[in-house]
Amino acid sequence: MKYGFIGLGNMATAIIKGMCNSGDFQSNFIYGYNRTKAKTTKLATSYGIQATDSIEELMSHCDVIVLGVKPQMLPDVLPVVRTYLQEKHVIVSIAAGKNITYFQGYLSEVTPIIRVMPNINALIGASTSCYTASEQVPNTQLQLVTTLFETVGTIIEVPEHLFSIFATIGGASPAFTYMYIDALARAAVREGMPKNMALEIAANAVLGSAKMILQSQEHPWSLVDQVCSPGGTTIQGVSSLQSNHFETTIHDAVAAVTDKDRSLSK
Ligand SMILES: NC(=O)C1=CN([C@@H]2O[C@H](COP(=O)(O)OP(=O)(O)OC[C@H]3O[C@@H](n4cnc5c(N)ncnc54)[C@H](O)[C@@H]3O)[C@@H](O)[C@H]2O)C=CC1
Ligand SMILES: O=C(O)[C@@H]1CCC=N1
Repeated sequence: MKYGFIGLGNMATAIIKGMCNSGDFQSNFIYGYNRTKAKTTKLATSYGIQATDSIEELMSHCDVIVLGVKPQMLPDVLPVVRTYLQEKHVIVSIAAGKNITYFQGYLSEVTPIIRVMPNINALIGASTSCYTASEQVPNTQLQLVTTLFETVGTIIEVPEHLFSIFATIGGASPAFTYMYIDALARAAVREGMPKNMALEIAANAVLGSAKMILQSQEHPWSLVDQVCSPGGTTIQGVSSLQSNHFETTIHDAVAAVTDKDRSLSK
């Protein structure tokens, strides 16, 4: 089975690097095409993937075609994909906002289409991904694609009506979390701690807290209560976050991303 990536930007590069680093895929079975050739050459040189010069060339070699361009580039790319579409192909989209009906409109109603929403942590094998598939996707092809994304993290099936909210809390939220970690570290710098030391501590504290939520089966607020000693230090910070609208600030950010994602499907 051969995998072809059209558009080799941040996300496709993270997936390809994750695939190669996993040891589960041979890099010479991975093909890439990017509008700007330099990106293809760089990936071919560093990871040994096969560089191609056109969508036609990539599709002639590959079975699984991953669309890694931005949503607004799809109207340019999809008519070309349609021209070279064969029965062997399964189309995988990682684009925000664009639903299966959108792809069927450009390709055909019988083209097997799998929508996946990964995140950038694929680069280190830690993506939290989801998928939904058109009825036409045979189980064997579905299995291939879920296996691919399992090599770069975890993947679950999510009904398409929940894709936009998944794209926010699964796909976009790493950006929020990076911001949170950096804010913690920067606050420690104000207190005199070196930045590198502060970043490592903040990131590890977030990692441990995430594991605690996943492993303890406890409600997050029960865990908050366990940190807040009566009359102690932590409750001062928790009260400060509440006074400063911590939860509604997050809700507003989630709504902003989700609304934008939904607007892309119109
Ligand atoms: N960056 C992220 O964390 C995530 C991105 N996504 C989705 O992944 C897709 C790509 O996003 P990014 O990698 O962030 O964008 P990007 O801008 O880094 O990458 C897009 C790539 O496509 C190339 N390109 C543009 N037009 C092309 C064409 N006609 N033919 C071939 N290549 C072309 C560009 O040169 C660029 O390398 C988007 O649809 C986005 O919604 C999904 C989940 C997370
Ligand atoms: O910002 C974006 O459009 C993409 C989709 C999810 C994460 N990044």
